[in-house]
Amino acid sequence: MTLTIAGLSAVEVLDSRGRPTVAVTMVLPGGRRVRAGVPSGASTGSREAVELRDGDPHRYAGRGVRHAVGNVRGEIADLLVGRKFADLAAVDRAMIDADGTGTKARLGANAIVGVSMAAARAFAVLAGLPLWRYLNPPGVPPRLPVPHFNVVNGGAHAPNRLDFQEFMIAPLGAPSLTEAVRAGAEIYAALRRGLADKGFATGLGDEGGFAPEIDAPEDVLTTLVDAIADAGYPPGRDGVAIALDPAASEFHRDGRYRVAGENLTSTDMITRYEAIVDRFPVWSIEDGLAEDDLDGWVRLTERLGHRVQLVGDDLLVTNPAIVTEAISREAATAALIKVNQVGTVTETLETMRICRDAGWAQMVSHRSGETEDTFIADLATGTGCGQLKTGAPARGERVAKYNRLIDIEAGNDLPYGRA
Ligand SMILES: O=C(O)[C@@H](CO)OP(=O)(O)O
Ligand SMILES: [Mg+2]
Repeated sequence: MTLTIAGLSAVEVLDSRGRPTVAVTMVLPGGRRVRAGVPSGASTGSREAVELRDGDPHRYAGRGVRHAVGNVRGEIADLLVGRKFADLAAVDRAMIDADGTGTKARLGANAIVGVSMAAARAFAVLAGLPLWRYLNPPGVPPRLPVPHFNVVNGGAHAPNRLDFQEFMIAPLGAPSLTEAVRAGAEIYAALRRGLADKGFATGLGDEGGFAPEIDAPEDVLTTLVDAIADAGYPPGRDGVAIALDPAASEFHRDGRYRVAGENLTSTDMITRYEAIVDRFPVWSIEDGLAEDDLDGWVRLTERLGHRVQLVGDDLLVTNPAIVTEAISREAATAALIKVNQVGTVTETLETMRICRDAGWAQMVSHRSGETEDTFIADLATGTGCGQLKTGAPARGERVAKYNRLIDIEAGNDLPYGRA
């Protein structure tokens, strides 16, 4: 179905951390409008597509995105409005070519990805399909993903001493998405009680998880397992398992990993993860090592790849070429998928296809700075990848995605769980 874009505009709005981000509105023939909100990260991989911020594009602060907004209203609108596009790939290709940098640095990945997400919605509307169905690749069964609730925040997402960035609970054994969300909410409440009973503050980090002043990741894991059991769920893969995102690039300096006062080599880190996997029901580790420690990743995969899922985020940045290279090196077993990391929906779908073809798992992900946009809930469902992480089961911008999944489940007979 051909799309003629009748209008395109953008505004600077706020993300969930109170920082400026881009919101795009696309007008279809007949006047119907579709919108997209652009997410923004804090612990970013160095090879991510470039988010255009006013002033120095490489310094992240609370700076504006008026240049990116201006690029949507000006150059990108001039490029797209009034033209006919056969598919989303053609829209994305036109923007990539016009940008001309290979990193989307000129027009801004935040401008381009907003238009790409809005265009995906426009094609879905034209086809009369819900977004998840439009995003469903031929021959791939759609599926409701296991939600990964980030319930303890550290690292770049919280002001506490905790070095690991994310501790997630994953109801792998839940019978349905709705029951998985219920489990997440009940465990979140049990964890709040457990932390308060031990005298820890229950203030929140950027993704809605608690941010207690705990140093050792193992101490957090003990508290988390207790909360799972207290809420009445079996800790483990048949019930509720745990996933970690240490975001190790953030505590890797001069070839060493600095965790809870210790100064560890890459091999020490791997040994530490092995001990964690022996002791706790951890099923997935994302960014266990830094993005510039590729040899370490290969050794990590050799040692633990048969026991836990090893997800590359900063390492892979949702980039088809980088993922292809990592697959050939056997440097991980799964890819984190963030639309704004690569900057178009088409390239995101391409990266997911490459993973599927190689037998790699994929986990669709939010960013630490989010809007109320629920695009990723549809992306995870339509691509059938079986995993989504989008923060705690609290805070509106996170809950919006989980609630969207509940709505999809209510209206459709789709399987739930890991692919
Ligand atoms: O590291 C991550 O996986 C993400 C999302 O949780 O964080 P950020 O958006 O800050 O990069
Ligand atoms: Mg990460």
